[in-house]
Amino acid sequence: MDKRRGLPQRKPDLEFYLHRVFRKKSFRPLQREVISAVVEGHDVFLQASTSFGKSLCFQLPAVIGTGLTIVICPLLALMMDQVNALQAIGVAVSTINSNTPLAERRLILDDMLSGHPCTRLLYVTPELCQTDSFRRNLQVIHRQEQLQRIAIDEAHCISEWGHDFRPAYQELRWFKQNLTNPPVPITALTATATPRVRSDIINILGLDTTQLRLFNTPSARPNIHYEVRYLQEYSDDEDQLRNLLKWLNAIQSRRTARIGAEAATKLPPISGIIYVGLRAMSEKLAAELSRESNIAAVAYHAGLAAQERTRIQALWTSSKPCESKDGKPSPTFSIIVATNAFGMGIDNSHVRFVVHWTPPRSFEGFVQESGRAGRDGRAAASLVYYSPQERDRIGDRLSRDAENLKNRGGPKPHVESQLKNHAARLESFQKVIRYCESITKCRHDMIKDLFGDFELEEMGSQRPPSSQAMDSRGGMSSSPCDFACDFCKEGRGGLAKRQAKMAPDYMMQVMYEGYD
Ligand SMILES: Nc1ncnc2c1ncn2[C@@H]1O[C@H](COP(=O)(O)OP(=O)(O)OP(=O)(O)O)[C@@H](O)[C@H]1O
Repeated sequence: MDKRRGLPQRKPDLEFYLHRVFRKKSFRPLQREVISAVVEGHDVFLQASTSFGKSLCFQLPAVIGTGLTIVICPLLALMMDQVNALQAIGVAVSTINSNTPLAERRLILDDMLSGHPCTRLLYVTPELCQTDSFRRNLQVIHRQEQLQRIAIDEAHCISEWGHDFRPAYQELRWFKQNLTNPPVPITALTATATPRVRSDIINILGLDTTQLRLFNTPSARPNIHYEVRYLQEYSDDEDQLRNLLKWLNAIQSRRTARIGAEAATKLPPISGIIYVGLRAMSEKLAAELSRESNIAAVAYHAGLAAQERTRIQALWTSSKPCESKDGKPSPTFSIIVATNAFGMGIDNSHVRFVVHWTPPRSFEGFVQESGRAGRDGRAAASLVYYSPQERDRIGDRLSRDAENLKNRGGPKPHVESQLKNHAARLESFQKVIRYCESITKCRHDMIKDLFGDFELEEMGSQRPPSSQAMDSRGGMSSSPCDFACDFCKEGRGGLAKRQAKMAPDYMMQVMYEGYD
């Protein structure tokens, strides 16, 4: 073990820190292995499904021994959630971001440069890591042997082939190039990376492949029931709304049948998210749903004031019974109707369903958003409403975006980078189409295929033992679907029947691509 970074000589008792500092009973499968590799000083790449508990994999090592862990985070909200949660359990954590007052910034930097920082974790933006002054400070801390490691959250943002490309992430290559002798270990974490994005993460960050430890969990979540609802030809918003209400009412009836009407009224509401493409749609749909006595729905989008968004999120996360309407029993459902402004970092464990009102624009976005459901490990559902008309509308818009990019001009490398990222977005949307239009494969398996889980296994990635089983190709696959998708439940015939009711003049694209 590396004495220079102040890591303890004896193997640390990870359980002790888990119980005493983080107040958790036990590690989730694979967490201990990842944390051990981080503590041993390896470069680590972790691709784990939404809600796995990736943050603990760098937070727990950070509180062992001395020294500072720098955490790079792309979103202020995500950063603040983690910082607040760590402060609440007494961990010495700070953040420097655009909202940090100058005086506080000075105090943090004084501590960092003191030679024996009290701060264990410092959350920063990738943009801050590009500045000369911050880089100089990091070099000083490194020379003082107090820079324990660097954790890069949402590491897929580094790749132009990723759905959330952020140019400042590419400059994080500076760490391995400049913080040498000894190199500072890096932990890169993501929930959504395709093979191309993974290879960018490893190459751009310059992770040491001779000692890099790879870990992954299956990209599809076993507790989520995945389903695609095919909209019939000429159906309109009202038909779709009726379809959704029928589904919700069936859920309510099953609940009442199981526990009785009286007991059901005392339970917290069933939480769900409906993702829509436009702000106006989120307002309209929330208003329509709220007309139902058993639903409390609220719109959430970037057009609302920040305070209002925080208030809505807090109310929706609280899981308190909703206010009753006109003296009637309190609503059974608490639904947030959101644009994709509501996404990363939403850690509400009791979301039971995520509905995509229109096809998601990117496959990675779909997996992130549907992954907001069932974070408590209990059964949850992902529903996507799909029609070829909507498919073509989104496809056309993406093509127009490409034209606009070409016409806009600008410095060549910049335009090239944007076009590459745009090509990646088109590719990602093609995956959404394959996912929605395929009627010959389990949706869990499709998600794993489209994320290249199999390739990760071939690269020697370690996975939770419980997720390993033989798949139809004779290789290792994650746990079986167990009827938790529409294909496994209804079979090819059932899906074909539903799909045939869509507009007949639109051919399904996957047939041309030979995916099936
Ligand atoms: N061992 C554990 N036992 C119980 N709860 C845990 C454990 N590890 C993490 N958690 C909890 O799981 C939740 C999800 O953790 P975290 O936010 O790190 O997930 P994530 O993998 O980053 O997911 P996402 O990519 O969706 O943001 C948090 O509330 C966290 O406190």
